[in-house]
Formats: sequence, structure tokens, C-alpha cells
Amino acid sequence: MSFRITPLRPVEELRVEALKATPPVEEGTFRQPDLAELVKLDPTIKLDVRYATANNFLGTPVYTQARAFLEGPAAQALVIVNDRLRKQGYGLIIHDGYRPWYVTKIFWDATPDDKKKFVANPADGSKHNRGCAVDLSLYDLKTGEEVQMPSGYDEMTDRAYADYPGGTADERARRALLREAMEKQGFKVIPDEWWHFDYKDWKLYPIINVKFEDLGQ
Ligand SMILES: C[C@@H](N)C(=O)N[C@H](C)C(=O)O
Ligand SMILES: [Zn+2]
Repeated sequence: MSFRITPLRPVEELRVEALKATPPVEEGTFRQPDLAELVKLDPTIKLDVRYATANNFLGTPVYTQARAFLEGPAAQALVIVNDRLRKQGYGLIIHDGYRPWYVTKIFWDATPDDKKKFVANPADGSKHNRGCAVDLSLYDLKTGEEVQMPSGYDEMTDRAYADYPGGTADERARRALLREAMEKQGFKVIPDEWWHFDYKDWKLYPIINVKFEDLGQ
């Protein structure tokens, strides 16, 4: 069961507003977006897209499809991470990749001030909106089950910090294994969330606000 907040306003109301809003206008030139669906590149990458279910921090679905995309080079790098981890008995389990901008706005508007550091400000956009951030963990290849980490996914407490010193030694070791494998392929963890990694080239890509169902099959 995912960590839950009490949304500041009904999510349905926030969704209507967010869908009407416009992403920030950005100066400069960007690469043409080319989102790749992760399971199409590597079917051994598992999905647990909680935002497509009620099992997420808002307690209600924000996606209508359980899919995960990243910009091409980030997706290819993730396939390498998954491959390297296989030799150590683990696979990647993805909670989220590309996230339409309006969903970032729903998260921000729903989240109380004392937990806002765990969600990106839509005024700047999230690296997820650029197809260059991924929320993920490890699964055990023998059992197929997601492993225990020092906190649950989207747990908005100190336990989520990438350097949180608590939890068991095994949990910390798995968190370190994930981080090392990701860093070797150009991803960087954010200090407040052990599960969130930004791809090094995120600045090259624009903010996108397209729903999964409009990305095609
Ligand atoms: C909401 C959480 N899973 C997340 O992705 N947080 C970062 C800061 C973001 O919204 O970009
Ligand atoms: Zn994230």
C-alpha cells in the first residue's frame, strides 16, 4: 500500500483545471521529442505504474493507461542498467517515466506545503515532463517481487532521502546498488527521493503535455 497524503482539493477538480492550463513557455531550441516505450525495448523491465491505479499518494488514478516512456537515449541507457543488474540477480521495476505536464500540476496543487519538496513545481516543469526522469526500484529475479528499500515509493518522509542512514543494512545495500548502476549510465539521483533519477541530457528536451493515449501504441 502506497504512502498517502490528503489532497488539498478534490483531485477531480484539480484535473479539470490542470487540463485547461498551459505549460510554461521555454526559450531556446530543443531536440525533437522521441519517446520510447520501455517494455518494447526490453520486456524484462517490469511495470508497476501506480499512478494508473488508486494505489498512489493521491489515492486515485491520474493515468488511464499503465505505460512508461523515456526519451530514446535515456530509454537505451535504462536497458543497459537492467542488463547489468541481471547478473546480480535483479531487474528494474518502473513506477513512472515520462509524465504529462498537467499531471505535475495536479501533484503540486494537491500536495500540502510541508510535502511540496517531493513534487516538482509546474512553473518550472518536472524532468519527468521532458521524458528524462524515471521513478524506479529493483525486483528480485528469483521471486519476481519488488525488493524492500529504506522507504516505500513516494513515501514523503525523511526515509525517502537518498542518504537516509536508517533502514536495514540490506535495504541500504540495495539502494546503493541501484544508484551505482544508474549513475554508471548517466542518471543522477535526487537528494529527497532514492527512487527518482534524472537523465544527464534533460536540458536538451522540451516539456511535453501529451497524454499516454495520444502517444499511440
Ligand atoms: C512525485 C514524485 N514521484 C516525483 O517524481 N517527484 C519529483 C520531484 C518530480 O515531480 O519531478
Ligand atoms: Zn520522479
